[in-house]
Amino acid sequence: MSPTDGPAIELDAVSKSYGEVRAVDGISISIGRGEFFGLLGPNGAGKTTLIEMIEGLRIPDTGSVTVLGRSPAPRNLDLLPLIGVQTQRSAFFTRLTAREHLVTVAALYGLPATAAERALQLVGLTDSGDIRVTNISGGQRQRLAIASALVHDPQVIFLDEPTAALDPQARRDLGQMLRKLKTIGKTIVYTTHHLDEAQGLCDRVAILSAGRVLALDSPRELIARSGIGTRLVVPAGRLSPEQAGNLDGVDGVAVEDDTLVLRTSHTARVLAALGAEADLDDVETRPATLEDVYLELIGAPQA
Ligand SMILES: Nc1ncnc2c1ncn2[C@@H]1O[C@H](COP(=O)(O)OP(=O)(O)OP(=O)(O)O)[C@@H](O)[C@H]1O
Repeated sequence: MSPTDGPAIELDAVSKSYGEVRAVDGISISIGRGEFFGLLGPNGAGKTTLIEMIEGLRIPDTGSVTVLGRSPAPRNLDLLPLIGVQTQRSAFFTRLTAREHLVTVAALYGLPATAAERALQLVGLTDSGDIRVTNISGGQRQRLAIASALVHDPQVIFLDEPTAALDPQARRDLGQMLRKLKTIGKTIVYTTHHLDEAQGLCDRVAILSAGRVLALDSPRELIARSGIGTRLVVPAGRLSPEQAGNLDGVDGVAVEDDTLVLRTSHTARVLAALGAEADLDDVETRPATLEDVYLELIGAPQA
């Protein structure tokens, strides 16, 4: 396969064990060029091991990995300029400003300062580029880590929980930045435990557990196929669980704290039937989410 066509990343029956622990157990995934691909799963699911094999940092026991048509392991130096990696432990030149840090990273790739400026601009740090790395906020730090992964204009970018440990505002801002990143046509492999973000950003996601792929598709398809449907949350005292269960179109009823939670695939029908028997004020409609699908697959209780 030529480096310029075919999928960005191809995993074929890849396995990796640490002693008795089968961290990755026969995973096959093909990630298209320009795709924003989410790797989801609980702690210990095998995400890091899988990413490290894609990056060429670990060698699979069996199966094959191809990145841009080449094998990443043993360490393939030709691939290094083509991939960008942001990790939880991204390191910075702390005595420098954000801009100076990026200029230094650019120089390591033999690139001029304009490359640093372009990366600053992409992550929205142009105006805060002169703040010292030691003084930047958590959100700016994550942006700088992403800018460091982008500075050499790689084709494939790995983002490892970039919104972890951010406050809600910084998380939202970074989410907007990631949406922008989606438009520049790079292949992005994105790990996160924030399933709302994965639902909003990812073209497709793979949900991993115990080293295997439990589901792989677009969030929309996974939600549609799950049959979880919509939940209607009805405040206490409107009707009994038995009455709710008998309403036209209701698939299931659960009592949660002070509320009744009705599950349905026919929201309008249930709302009409409910409206005929009870006050609809403050009844909340909650469409199924990727988080619902994830929790159902991973085994958490569902309403
Ligand atoms: N270097 C190692 N030596 C031994 N076992 C390991 C090693 N690295 C990972 N493991 C084990 O392999 C399994 C998969 O771990 P991995 O870190 O790949 O999962 P993960 O999905 O990235 O988890 P997290 O979300 O916590 O980062 C786990 O059971 C873990 O304990």
